[in-house]
Amino acid sequence: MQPETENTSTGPMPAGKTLSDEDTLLRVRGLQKVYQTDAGPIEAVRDLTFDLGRGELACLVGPSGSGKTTLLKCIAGLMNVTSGEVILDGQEVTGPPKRMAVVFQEYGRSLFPWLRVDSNVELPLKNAGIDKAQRRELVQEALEAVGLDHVPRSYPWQLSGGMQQRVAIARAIAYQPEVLLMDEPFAAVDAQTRADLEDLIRSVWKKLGVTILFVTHDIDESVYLGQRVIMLSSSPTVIQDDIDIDLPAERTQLETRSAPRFTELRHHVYEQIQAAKQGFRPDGD
Ligand SMILES: Nc1ncnc2c1ncn2[C@@H]1O[C@H](COP(=O)(O)OP(=O)(O)OP(=O)(O)O)[C@@H](O)[C@H]1O
Repeated sequence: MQPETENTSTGPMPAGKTLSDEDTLLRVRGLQKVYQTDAGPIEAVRDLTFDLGRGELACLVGPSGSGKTTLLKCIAGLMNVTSGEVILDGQEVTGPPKRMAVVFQEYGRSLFPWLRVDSNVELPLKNAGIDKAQRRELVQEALEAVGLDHVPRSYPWQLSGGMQQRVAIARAIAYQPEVLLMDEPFAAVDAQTRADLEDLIRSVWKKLGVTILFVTHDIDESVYLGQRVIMLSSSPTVIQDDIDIDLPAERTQLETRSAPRFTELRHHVYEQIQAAKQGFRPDGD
């Protein structure tokens, strides 16, 4: 789905795309995060405003230290905002919302080594009080979706890095989230596995209709995966740019990445990130 966008920002700060109430699942408004440290306050995120449409797959890129993880933690309700708000389906986020799942980069640390693959995937469902029969069904479906239904009884440490990350993805999707937040989930796997996981995410997204916000350092990955790419400025962070990725919905690693339009979009995102790194800020501060 590609919701119709309507930029309703009227303030002086540059803002991401905002949508009508009907199309919006997640709303971020004027989000600011200041960390209080012994060395004084650190303003990691200054002013972020954007909406995510229902069923949208948006990628978020920005220079190192631009606050991508901070933003994701605020959206996930794992951290309080200093000012501004995060609204999920009309409700302000003040703690981890039920219908949201997060996949982090460090799959090694996010899976329990003493639990088998199926038990790792099942655990959040147990905690949510879902009955056994339904849990079994959800675990089986999720393992099938990520191509791991042949190793349910293995331990995570018996699997490759890419397979472990697929277990983490299966755990997130078994939970049937409305929103899936992914923080550099493929940073620690090799290039070939990474390409396979990118295709896996697009197929899971299409199949389940889940809304995804995907953080990555990798500009090509953001263009290949996303329907939209949101670019962050350097810290203290505002939105540098927010563009639609008008590539065909059917994407393949070989054809999509060699399409002239892919190169143009990649060039644009690259230019913006370079500008951000050199300190260019759309708010002119
Ligand atoms: N717990 C914390 N306490 C104090 N400062 C923090 C904390 N976490 C992050 N920061 C600071 O906030 C800023 C943004 O950090 P954050 O990790 O969100 O950026 P990032 O874009 O995810 O970085 P990277 O791309 O390198 O992973 C940085 O200056 C960082 O040092």
